[in-house]
Amino acid sequence: MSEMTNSYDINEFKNPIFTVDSVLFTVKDDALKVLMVKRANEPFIGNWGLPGGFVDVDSDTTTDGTALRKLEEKTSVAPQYLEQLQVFSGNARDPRGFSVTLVYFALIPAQEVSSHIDTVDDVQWIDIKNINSLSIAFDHKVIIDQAKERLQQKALYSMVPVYCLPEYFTVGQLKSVIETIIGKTIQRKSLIRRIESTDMFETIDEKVKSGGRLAQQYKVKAGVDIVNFERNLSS
Ligand SMILES: O=P(O)(O)OC[C@H]1O[C@@H](O)[C@H](O)[C@@H]1O
Repeated sequence: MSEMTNSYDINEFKNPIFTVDSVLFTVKDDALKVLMVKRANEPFIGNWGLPGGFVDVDSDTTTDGTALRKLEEKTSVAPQYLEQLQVFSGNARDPRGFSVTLVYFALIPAQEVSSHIDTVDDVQWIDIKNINSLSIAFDHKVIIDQAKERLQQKALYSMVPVYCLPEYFTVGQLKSVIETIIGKTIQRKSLIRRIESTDMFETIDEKVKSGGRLAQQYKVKAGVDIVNFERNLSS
């Protein structure tokens, strides 16, 4: 053991509460929704909160692992990717003491959710427009607002909205989810230009009926990363 490690006594420092939270979004029935759980325990019993929890230093190897473990326990969802949003901290955000929570976010396809842990009474995709009418635990409303803003920015300069689409999708479907996320209409032709200028998609031979005509279907190529653009999509 080095001298530095030797002279460090963890008990000399009071530890803050350290948790992770995940803000998972989807688009369903033309609405932007966020995955929330109803708390079965104090603090904030009966309120809706984000599916997060305490880092377990004995079982988690990273905070990414904590986020995935908590999502699995509380919602049965296993997202393909998670991105860090930011850290929220302070002595007032959790009544149990000074707390630090590392927040992740992601956009995922709409899917069934269920909890298999007794600290959760219910789990639901909640329409983002209904958040203000619910009792929300901790500072989770502020966190959701910031995650939504980040997602809206990303939807304008990146292809991240394809993450909530089925495997095969049309330009019309992609346009519709982008518009639901940003709350504005976008130009179909700028979107087609984007799709054609990236090497991210492959076309599918089979076309589908859409509004009385046959529409081209696309698929994300295997192993590609989401492409970012220099400019925002124009409305
Ligand atoms: O759900 P329990 O385990 O009570 O506590 C975890 C929550 O405590 C809060 O600080 C975090 O934001 C996290 O969501």
